Amino acid sequence: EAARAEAREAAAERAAELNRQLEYHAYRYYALDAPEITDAAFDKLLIELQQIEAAYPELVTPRSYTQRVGGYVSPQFQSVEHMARMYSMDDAMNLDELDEWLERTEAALGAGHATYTCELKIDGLGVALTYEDGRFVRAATRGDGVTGEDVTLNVRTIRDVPMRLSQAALAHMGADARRPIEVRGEVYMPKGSFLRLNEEADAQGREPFANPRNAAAGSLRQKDPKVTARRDLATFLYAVADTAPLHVDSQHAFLSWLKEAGFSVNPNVARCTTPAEVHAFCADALAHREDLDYDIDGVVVKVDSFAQQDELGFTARAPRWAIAFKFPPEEKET
Ligand SMILES: NC(=O)c1cc2c(N)ncc(C(N)=O)c2s1
Repeated sequence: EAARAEAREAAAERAAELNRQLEYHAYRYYALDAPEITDAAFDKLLIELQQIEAAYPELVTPRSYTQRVGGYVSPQFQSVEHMARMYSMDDAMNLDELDEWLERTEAALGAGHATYTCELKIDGLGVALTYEDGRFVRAATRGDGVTGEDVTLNVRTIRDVPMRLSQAALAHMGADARRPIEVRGEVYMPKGSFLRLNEEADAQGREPFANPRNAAAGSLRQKDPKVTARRDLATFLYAVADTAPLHVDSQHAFLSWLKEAGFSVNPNVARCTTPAEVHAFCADALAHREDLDYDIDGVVVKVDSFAQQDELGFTARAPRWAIAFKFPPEEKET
């Protein structure tokens, strides 16, 4: 009994230390966009804390880092409630896990009935752009998925973000053209701009950014729009809070609507009807990863039909109709 009490004491101390470290590194990553450790090292700390809490459930308190939804809403910005929650996705770390998801999804939909849309997973900063009467009115970071940071003035300076939706896209919405829509996508910094920015930083004796994702986040999540305007940021849009007003019935048709509306949509998209075609898309994306002028960290595979997406719905954390097939981290950027 004494030995058990001692083990519990040691576990409680280690859990407290892990919480301190996780909070510190999360602040560095989400608030300062300047992490000191790799994502893998961070995940290792989190997994250790999860294991201790599994062994000693009494250690799980509301303040425990394991209870935090990923993402950080900095007090330096106005906070914005998203029109609908911005979910994260479940990850498939290898082809076996991808196949498990494909099999589960085929089974749920009836074998051989699912068409998938494969898209590149852009390694940038998630944003939500809101348009009213076809005009850009607000931009927010993903934040914790429910509440984001208002970065409207900064996003207004990003040259590929349309300030007005095209007449054709509004016509597509018919009577719903007057309803607000909130499209979602990624703000990224092209690799060429990232290298130039770090050369400038070196020349001025400033701290370089670790990678384009942190550079994009650091350029967007700061107060001065003139700084953002100089950072050559760009976007790819790929989702929307509510598909109904757009009168499109699939991800593929939605991507066409985004293009028609004037948004930047990543051209590397394919509709796949078999697991073999999905594998081929993933292999091709990994093979050509270095040729792209932006960082990707995998492939997003979605059930294409919105009706079938509705059939599958969501778990507490993520949609059942999408999976993120992750690539191994690229070698160091700098
Ligand atoms: N968290 C998410 O749901 C997503 C994140 C991303 C991402 N980083 N890049 C591309 C897509 C896409 N094409 O759907 C998605 S979806």
